[in-house]
Amino acid sequence: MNLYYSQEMEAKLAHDFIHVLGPIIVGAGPSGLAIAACLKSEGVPSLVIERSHCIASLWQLKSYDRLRLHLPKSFCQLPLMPFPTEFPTYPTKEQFVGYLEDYAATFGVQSVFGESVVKAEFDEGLGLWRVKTVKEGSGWAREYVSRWLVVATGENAEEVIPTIGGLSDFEGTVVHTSGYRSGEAFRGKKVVVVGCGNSGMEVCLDLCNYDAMPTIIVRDAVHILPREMLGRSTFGLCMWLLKWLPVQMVDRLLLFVTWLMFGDTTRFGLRRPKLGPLELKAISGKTPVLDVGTLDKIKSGDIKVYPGVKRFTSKGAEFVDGRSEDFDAVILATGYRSNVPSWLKDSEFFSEADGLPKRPFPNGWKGERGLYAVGFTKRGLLGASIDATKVAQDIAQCWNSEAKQNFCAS
Ligand SMILES: Cc1cc2nc3c(=O)[nH]c(=O)nc-3n(C[C@H](O)[C@H](O)[C@H](O)COP(=O)(O)OP(=O)(O)OC[C@H]3O[C@@H](n4cnc5c(N)ncnc54)[C@H](O)[C@@H]3O)c2cc1C
Ligand SMILES: NC(=O)C1=CN([C@@H]2O[C@H](COP(=O)(O)OP(=O)(O)OC[C@H]3O[C@@H](n4cnc5c(N)ncnc54)[C@H](OP(=O)(O)O)[C@@H]3O)[C@@H](O)[C@H]2O)C=CC1
Ligand SMILES: O=C(O)C(=O)Cc1c[nH]c2ccccc12
Repeated sequence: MNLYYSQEMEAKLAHDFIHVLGPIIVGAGPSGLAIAACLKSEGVPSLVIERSHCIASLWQLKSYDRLRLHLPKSFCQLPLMPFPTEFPTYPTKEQFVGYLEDYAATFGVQSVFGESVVKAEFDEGLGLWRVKTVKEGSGWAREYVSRWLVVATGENAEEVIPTIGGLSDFEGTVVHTSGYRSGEAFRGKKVVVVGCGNSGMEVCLDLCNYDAMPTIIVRDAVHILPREMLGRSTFGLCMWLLKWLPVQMVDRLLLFVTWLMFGDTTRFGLRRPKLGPLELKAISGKTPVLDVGTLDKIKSGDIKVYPGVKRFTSKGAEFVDGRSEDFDAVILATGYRSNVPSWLKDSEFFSEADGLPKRPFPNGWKGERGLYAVGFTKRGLLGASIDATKVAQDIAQCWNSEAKQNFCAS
């Protein structure tokens, strides 16, 4: 029996509830693993619930073969366990997944796999979170209860599939980047890649490496930066400069060095936003593209740049500038969104519109009544680590205080 529930409460809970000692964590990605590990180090047990059958499903099941971390490893490691020293500056996805597996094993992270959380709500009567899961395709359901609920389902839980007219009439292959593995399947093919974030840009480079003929759709302004400048990682340099200089000044320096290296990218169809890359990232969360070779292929004409798609046809696409062209395949590099509003019955903490905490970083980690979020900062793995440390300390304080007999008031 769980020591932290009174007998009266025990009686109220039906047999089919599973009482979780410590927090329920939804999602076994880097954020879920980080919070479970931080809790463990504070002596707090937890249970991770994951819809897929493995940890880090975004990395293992939904990413292309050539993927590497695009920030240096020192900015991507999870709390309490550094990357192995022999890892390169930009670890491959296999290395990153290997690290996460070691991480989960080191901290004895307890997970249930193959269960999707479909509903989570606070039961005022019980004073507990009720978390309902289903096993995909089985009609089989379970309910877990706990005093604490940590949302770690990520900013990239569901693919964004745009509603561009005619897409269903297109007779060739249509695939989202989450389903793209390599250019092998597209050798000699004309491929239109919709979207110019980090995924779209890198997939175009990969297509070139497999002798496909990619066209990238750039409908809006975009910041493309070199991954390294002045002999250092651009990201590391920015973090260092931000210690002394305001963000606008760092942006100006960054864009000046980028201009020296790339020239004016407008002539290649890549207009820059009015705001600088770091200011834009901070305000809107839009990540600048860190170039790993795509720009050279755009300059050489191996990758064509077109403006927005007006509509798709059975054989290709018509563009907003009046041109039209035939294609063999469409790759949607249109990004991802959070799925929290579809299952969390709490409109106070998370926004219904974008599925992210309403309060921006660094204040988006704590909600009411034992509800927490890890990994919704728009700051990648570094943001997830910062959240996990704070959330674990907050819960551990409660767990370890004498008040735990009566539950902590939040
Ligand atoms: C291609 C790509 C490359 C990236 N590279 C970097 C990088 O180099 N550096 C960096 O800092 N960031 C990077 N990011 C950002 C990325 O968000 C993080 O790397 C990281 O994966 C976020 O971890 P997370 O645990 O918050 O989310 P995720 O990794 O998405 O994990 C969330 C988990 O929750 C599960 N889940 C979702 N909904 C439910 C549900 N209802 N019930 C149960 N389980 C559920 C999912 O299956 C998933 O396993 C990259 C993102 C992408 C898409
Ligand atoms: N190596 C690495 O570490 C990598 C990291 N990542 C990270 O993963 C996350 C997701 O990246 P990504 O998958 O690129 O998604 P993003 O959300 O970053 O980019 C989506 C792109 O699709 C465009 N888009 C959306 N809808 C349409 C439409 N209807 N027509 C035309 N264009 C459209 C967007 O344009 P607009 O801006 O105009 O809305 C944007 O350019 C990011 O955080 C990224 O940094 C991704 C790949 C590699
Ligand atoms: O890969 C991502 O999407 C990230 O969020 C990592 C990241 C956080 N801050 C940035 C600033 C510039 C480039 C990447 C990132």
